[in-house]
Amino acid sequence: MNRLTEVRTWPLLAFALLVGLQAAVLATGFGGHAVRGWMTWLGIAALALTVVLALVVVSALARSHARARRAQRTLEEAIDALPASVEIFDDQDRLVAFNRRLVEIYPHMVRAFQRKSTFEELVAESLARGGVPEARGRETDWLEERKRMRGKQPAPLLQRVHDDMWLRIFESRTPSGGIVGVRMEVTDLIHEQQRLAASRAQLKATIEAAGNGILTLDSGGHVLEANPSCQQLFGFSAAELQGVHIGMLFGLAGDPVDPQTMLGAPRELSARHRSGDMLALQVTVAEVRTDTIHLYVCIVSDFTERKRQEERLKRANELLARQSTTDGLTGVGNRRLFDQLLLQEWQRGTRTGQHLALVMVDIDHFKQYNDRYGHVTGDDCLRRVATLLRSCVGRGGEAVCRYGGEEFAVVLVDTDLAGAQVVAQRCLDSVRLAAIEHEGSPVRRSVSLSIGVAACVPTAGQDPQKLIEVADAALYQAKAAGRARLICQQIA
Ligand SMILES: Nc1nc2c(ncn2[C@@H]2O[C@H](COP(=O)(O)OP(=O)(O)OP(=O)(O)O)[C@@H](O)[C@H]2O)c(=O)[nH]1
Repeated sequence: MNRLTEVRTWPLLAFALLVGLQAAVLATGFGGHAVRGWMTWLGIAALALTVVLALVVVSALARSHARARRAQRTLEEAIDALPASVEIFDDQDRLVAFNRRLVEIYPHMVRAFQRKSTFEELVAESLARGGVPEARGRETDWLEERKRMRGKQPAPLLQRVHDDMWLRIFESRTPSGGIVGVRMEVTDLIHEQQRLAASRAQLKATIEAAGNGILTLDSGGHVLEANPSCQQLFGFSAAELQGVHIGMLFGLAGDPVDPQTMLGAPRELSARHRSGDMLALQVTVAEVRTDTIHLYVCIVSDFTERKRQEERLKRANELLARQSTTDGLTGVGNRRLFDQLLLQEWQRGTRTGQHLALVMVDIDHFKQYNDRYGHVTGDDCLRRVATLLRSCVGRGGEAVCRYGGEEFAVVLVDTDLAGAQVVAQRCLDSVRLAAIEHEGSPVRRSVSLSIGVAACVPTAGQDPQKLIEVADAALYQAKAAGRARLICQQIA
C-alpha cells in the first residue's frame, strides 16, 4: 500500500526550545542585579524544565507516532495481502492509495498509479493499451459510459481484462466524496460458468434432437418440460403438456401413476394420442435428486407400429400354424395334427395314468358314392361328415382329424373304452340321422360309417402306433361284419 501521510516530530521540539529560550531572555531583562541573578537561575531552571518536558512530550509523541506508523504499516500489509485489489480515489477522483494486487492485475500501469492519476486518465491509458477487450473499437463511448456509471452501479461490474482474466468490480463512495474500488478475480468462476453453460447447451441440443420423447417431471409428477419428440408422440405442444400430471398421459388402465414407483426397469404402458389413437409406449423413469432439486426424467419410446407388426405377424403365424395342421377340404385337423396329438396325449397319459382312446371312422362304400354323385358332391359329403363328427366330440371337436381319404380319426383323452364307445355310437347315429343320400350303398340308402374303437392306459414302453393298429383292426372287423357299426377293442 502506498503511504498517505508521514508524521513529523521536529517542529514540536523546536517549539519547546524556543519557549524555554524566550523565558530565559525575559527573566534576565527585568529587575535589579540580584533579581536578575535569581531570575537568571530561575529562567535557566524553567528553560531546563521546559526542555525536559518538551523532551518527554516529544518522546511520548514519537512513541505514539511510531505505534500509529506500525498500525498503519500493519493495515497496509493486510490490504496488500488481500486476494482482491483495493484502490482509493480522493474527491477529485485521483488515485491516492492502492495495494499490491492492483499492480499485479495491471503491471503495465504501475507508473500511472504512482503519478496519482485520475480515474479517467487511468482508464484511458488502459483502453489505449487494449486492456479491456469489450471496449475495443468503441473506446470513447465505453469510457463515457464507465464515467457516467462510476460509483453508481446497482450491482458489481463484471469486466474482462487482458483477454482471459475476469474481474468483479465493487465501487463505493466514501463520506468525504472519494471512491473505494475493490477488484476480485473471478476467472475460475466464469470459466466454470462457461463450461456449465456449454454442457447445458449440449444437453439441450441432445434432448431436442432425441428420437425418443423426453419429459422432465417435478417431484409430484407434473410435466416441467417436454422435448419436440414428445410433442409429436402425444400430439400436444410443449406448452400444453406443461403442468400436466404424468397420470393423464399414461394412466389409461385407471391405476394411479406415480413416477417414484416407475423408477428402474422400462415399463410398457398405453397412452392415447390427441387424435384418440392408442399408443403402445415403453417408459423409463430416472430420478434426479440433489440438496435443492428433486425431479424425474422420463424417456418415452413409441413402439406402437412395432407392436402392430408383431400382432400382424403373430396372427399370420397362427394362421400358418392352423393351416399346416388343418385339412384343407373339411376344416378338421389333418394327418400331421393327428400324429402330433396322438403322441402328445400318449406321453401325457404315461404320466397321468389316464385312459386314451382312439376312434377310427370310415365312410362305407364311398367309392360308389363318388361314382354315383361325382367327386365334387363326394367332397361335399366328406365335409358334412366331418362337421357331424365334430359335433359329436366334446371339447370343441379339436380332436377330429382326417386320417386319409374318406377316413377320420378321433383322439379322446382321459376316456376309457366305454366312454369312447358312447362317442362312437353318437357319431354313427348322427350320420344316420343326417340321412345323406347314398343310392349306391349296399348297406342302406344313406351314408353310413364303420367305426373301430381302441383304448388303453398308455405306458412308457409302448408305442402309440399300437393304438392305431388295434383301432384299425377293429374298424376292419366292423367292415367285415357288414358295415354301419362299431367294434371296440381294449388293449391290455
Ligand atoms: N370325393 C372325394 N373322394 C375321395 C377323397 N379321398 C378319397 N376318396 C375316395 O374314397 C374312395 C375310397 O374307396 P375305397 O378305399 O375303396 O373304400 P370304400 O369305397 O369306401 O369302401 P369301404 O371302405 O370298403 O366301404 C376312393 O374312391 C377315393 O377316390 C376325396 O378327398 N374326395
